[in-house]
Amino acid sequence: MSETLSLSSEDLAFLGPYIPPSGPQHSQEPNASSKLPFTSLTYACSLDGRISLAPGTRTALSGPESKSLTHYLRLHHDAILVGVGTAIADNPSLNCRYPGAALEDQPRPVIVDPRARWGRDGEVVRLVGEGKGLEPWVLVGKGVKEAAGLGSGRVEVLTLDAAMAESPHFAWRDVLKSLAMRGIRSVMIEGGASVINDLLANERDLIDAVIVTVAPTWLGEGAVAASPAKSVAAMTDVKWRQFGADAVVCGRLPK
Ligand SMILES: NC(=O)C1=CN([C@@H]2O[C@H](COP(=O)(O)OP(=O)(O)OC[C@H]3O[C@@H](n4cnc5c(N)ncnc54)[C@H](O)[C@@H]3O)[C@@H](O)[C@H]2O)C=CC1
Ligand SMILES: Nc1nc(O)c(N)c(N[C@@H]2O[C@H](COP(=O)(O)O)[C@@H](O)[C@H]2O)n1
Repeated sequence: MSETLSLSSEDLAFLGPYIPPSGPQHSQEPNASSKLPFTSLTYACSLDGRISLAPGTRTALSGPESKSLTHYLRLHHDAILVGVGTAIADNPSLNCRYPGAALEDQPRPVIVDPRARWGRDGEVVRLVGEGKGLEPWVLVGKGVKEAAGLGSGRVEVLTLDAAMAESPHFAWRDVLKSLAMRGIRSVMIEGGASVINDLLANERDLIDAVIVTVAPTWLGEGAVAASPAKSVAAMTDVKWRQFGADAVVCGRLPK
């Protein structure tokens, strides 16, 4: 399953303080915990803070070394979470391809999809069939009838109450609580833009670690920005390290 390089012992020492405390865990018993999972926010951006060239486009920003870092982080989290915009735009694998990672090391892909827009034939589902990843959990709003078509056996639909504003919105605390109740003790939130911006602007308390890869390029004005609607106080416990051509910045958000 490996597609990436192993990180050096110096890389691992750098990342150590930002990794969930107890490493990979896969006890998925229901009601395992009422405690919120250790939550990491991690993504790659350009020097102008953009995460993809245009809405709905997949853009490779991380070089091979920082891509290895992402897979090392995936190895150390119980779940990876993305918004449905990312699931549709990127058709991602959302598995761990770090050297030595086996099926039992795989994180649980979680797709936040209140209106059940995501299809069933994506990459992440194909990998379940090939034994290279876990069945994704799709978080859908209660009573959304499109969800009925999703239970293909390779997807598990979880329902959650959504605030019905202009578009349905789950409270992030409820999302994390529902994952904790299913045995998830650490979750790596990868994006996309609306997820990152919402969490940074409104839910800093829920984030335990931030790990951002900065690629030495500019994507320009039409690109999708990781830029919260309001200013966010500077991170604390900040460290950075070069991974290939990229800078990786880690820190914590002041509570
Ligand atoms: N460079 C990087 O590291 C990454 C880049 N991306 C890029 O981001 C772009 C996608 O970003 P977006 O279009 O903003 O999509 P997104 O992935 O943030 O998904 C947005 C959708 O997710 C759902 N959602 C998000 N938060 C919710 C909440 N609290 N409650 C209920 N539903 C919620 C809504 O349906 C919303 O429309 C893609 O181009 C992708 O390539 C995505 C992840 C990482
Ligand atoms: N770390 C990182 N660097 C980039 O350059 C990226 N474009 C992303 N995107 C995120 O990774 C997902 C793709 O995962 P797979 O390789 O298909 O498993 C994508 O959906 C984004 O969440 N990340």
